[in-house]
Amino acid sequence: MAFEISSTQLSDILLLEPRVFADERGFFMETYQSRDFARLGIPDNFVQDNQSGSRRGILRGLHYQILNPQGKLVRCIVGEIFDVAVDLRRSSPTFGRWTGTYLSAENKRQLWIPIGFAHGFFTVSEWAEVLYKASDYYNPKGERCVLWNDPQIGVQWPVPAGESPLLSPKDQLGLPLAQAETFD
Ligand SMILES: Cc1cn([C@H]2C[C@H](O)[C@@H](COP(=O)(O)OP(=O)(O)O[C@H]3O[C@@H](C)C(=O)[C@@H](O)[C@H]3O)O2)c(=O)[nH]c1=O
Repeated sequence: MAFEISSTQLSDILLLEPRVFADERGFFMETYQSRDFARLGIPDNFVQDNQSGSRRGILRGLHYQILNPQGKLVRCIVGEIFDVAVDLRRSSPTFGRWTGTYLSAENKRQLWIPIGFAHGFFTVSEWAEVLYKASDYYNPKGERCVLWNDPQIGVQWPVPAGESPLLSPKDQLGLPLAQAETFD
């Protein structure tokens, strides 16, 4: 296995640490391997890759799709983000709970977020680029957003004291968990 796996506070959210081969030229690592990932229960039918770039202080989230729900395999290839998943599965013992982890170009970690979770991140570095694979297609009609600072969830975003995160107009209109559509 080219990855070390650890679980997070939410057992279905997996943190993957790739094996990095460093030499005088630089480094090499596998970033995705269908057979190994299938053994971990991570689907091998990713159909879309996405990349976004964000300035420091930008917060994207907390997003999910109710139509064409997506599992996401997330990594940061430039800079550093704080990546968050929230359990939206009503039948789950961890419904409404969140986990967060720093992903960076330096630590090369990946976070696996299955269907049933909302996802978002906060940009810690001056600039960050995030690359993620998705297990279903983008469907704007099915897009939903949970409010980033819903007190019922209580995500502890690493926003510096005295600052506020910058959100898209769409994300400012996210719904509190109590009003959001959730998964069974
Ligand atoms: C997500 C997405 C957006 N778009 C377009 C729509 C819009 O004009 C522009 C920017 O879209 P958004 O503002 O929704 O981008 P963004 O806020 O970066 O949305 C993403 O946030 C992270 C946290 C996720 O988990 C993703 O699944 C996705 O929801 O890109 C696509 O064409 N395909 C896509 O898959």
